[in-house]
Amino acid sequence: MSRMVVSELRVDRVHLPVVREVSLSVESGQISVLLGANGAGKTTLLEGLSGVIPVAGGKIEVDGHEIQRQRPGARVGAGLAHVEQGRTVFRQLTTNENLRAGAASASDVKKAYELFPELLPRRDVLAGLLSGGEQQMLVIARALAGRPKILLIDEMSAGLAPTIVRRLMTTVRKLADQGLAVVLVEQFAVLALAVGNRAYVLRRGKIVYDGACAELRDAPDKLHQLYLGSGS
Ligand SMILES: Nc1ncnc2c1ncn2[C@@H]1O[C@H](COP(=O)(O)OP(=O)(O)OP(=O)(O)O)[C@@H](O)[C@H]1O
Repeated sequence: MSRMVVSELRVDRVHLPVVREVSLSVESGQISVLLGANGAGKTTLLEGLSGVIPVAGGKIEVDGHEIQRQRPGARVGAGLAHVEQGRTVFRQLTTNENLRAGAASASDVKKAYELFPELLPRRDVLAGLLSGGEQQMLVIARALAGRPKILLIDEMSAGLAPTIVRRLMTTVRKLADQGLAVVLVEQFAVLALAVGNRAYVLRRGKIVYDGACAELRDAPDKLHQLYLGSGS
């Protein structure tokens, strides 16, 4: 059982606060969905969690240990994996080589193909030549090959067909059911709320909603209002 607790986190960009006093949590078996309009600070928040950019204040605890001052590599060691925006495959390596680059053992590569059987016939194809959906599967599989406890996923659906997005969402749900803790940043709010447990809505760097996904799923007007804010 793993748990990440984020308290009063602040992350700046060019010395300006972009993420402000954000508190959230996620634990094994759960998907915490992070929603918000463009520019709300979702990517910046994930980058602060994984250490891509330093945090300016607050705490990130994984299983009771503070990691906010650790380098990204140490945070990986603490169990975090970050699937960044933009499907960052090694384009000049094959699918299999990409998987091997992230895997601790051959059995981790095997597990990746079990999770995404679509990748098996594509194992010797250069990753740069895969479809967008296949590349996204590869990036997720590669992140999992390091056996993380907490997976941060940024906009995995961008530019993908709805059928592929549904397929990826189902897989993420399955991974959580198997014990992973997931923070899912997503523009396709309806699909993310369908698989998630807890929802957070970020507006101008602050959490303006923290509650059950089910509550927002059934209230599209409320969600719309949360994105825009009163008077916006
Ligand atoms: N590299 C950067 N340098 C300076 N400012 C940045 C940088 N990246 C993002 N920002 C600013 O930080 C704010 C939050 O951006 P961020 O990408 O975190 O939002 P987001 O919620 O992920 O949006 P989107 O859904 O468009 O990706 C925006 O005002 C953006 O202009």
